[in-house]
Amino acid sequence: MWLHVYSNSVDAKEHLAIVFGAHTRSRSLDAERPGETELDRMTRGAYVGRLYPGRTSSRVDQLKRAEHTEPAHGRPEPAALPLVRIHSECYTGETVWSARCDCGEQLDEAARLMADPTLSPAGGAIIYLRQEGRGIGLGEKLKAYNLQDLGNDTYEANILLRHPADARSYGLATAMLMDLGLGGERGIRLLTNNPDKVHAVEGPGREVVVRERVAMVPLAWKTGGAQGIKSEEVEKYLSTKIEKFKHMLDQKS
Ligand SMILES: Nc1nc2c(ncn2[C@@H]2O[C@H](COP(=O)(O)OP(=O)(O)OP(=O)(O)O)[C@@H](O)[C@H]2O)c(=O)[nH]1
Repeated sequence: MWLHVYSNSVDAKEHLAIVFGAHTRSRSLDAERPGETELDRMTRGAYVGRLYPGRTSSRVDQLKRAEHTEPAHGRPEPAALPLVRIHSECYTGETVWSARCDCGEQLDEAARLMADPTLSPAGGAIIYLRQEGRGIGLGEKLKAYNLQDLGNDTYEANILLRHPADARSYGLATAMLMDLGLGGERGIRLLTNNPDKVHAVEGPGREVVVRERVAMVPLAWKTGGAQGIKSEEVEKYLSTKIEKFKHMLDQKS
């Protein structure tokens, strides 16, 4: 598993690509940068294989000679398509165990699927975008939670705060997928229930092609309540996603 950090010219945030499997590499990371030394390359993560005390080169050829191994990106690509999840930051659900949403469960489940070579032979990538609270930020999201406690749903609460119901965009995700070599005609499988994501991530010129949409069914629904997040709030949240955000999720699944 590799973690790539992307800076960008749209916002001041560091967005992440969490990459599973040896077939996916970042073009911008591997590219030569003027004036850099081999130590610079290894320090910023532009190397192949593993680091070890005394290693002096980031290069594939030297590694091949030294270790008699095939470089990761010299292997043939598997026939299956890589699995991708575009995930938006949720501090409350992922870090402080809020029972109001299924975000933490979705992040864990995406990683589990991508890390299992029988379920995802071509590996995959989680594009982790720093769009907390559907893009309104953590402070505003906490206000939205208070409005939800006063009887509004997650959609209405954003509107009452004079925010769009969903203020996110996915241009950075498209650019990151292209940098990871996941753009183009071959296509990806996208793990989501959100119809806006499927359309938006493909980009204006269909730079990324979604060949298959893979549903994210809540674990509690799949297991009759034996696993996954269970609460009155999360059920209400999921119903609102289906009714108002038109999420492609069958309540009976
Ligand atoms: N404003 C607001 N944001 C929320 C609330 N609950 C969760 N979120 C945010 O909603 C976003 C959830 O995003 P994703 O997990 O990418 O998914 P999604 O749009 O629901 O679609 P899927 O791909 O089907 O999961 C995150 O940014 C969360 O922080 C809420 O009640 N109010």
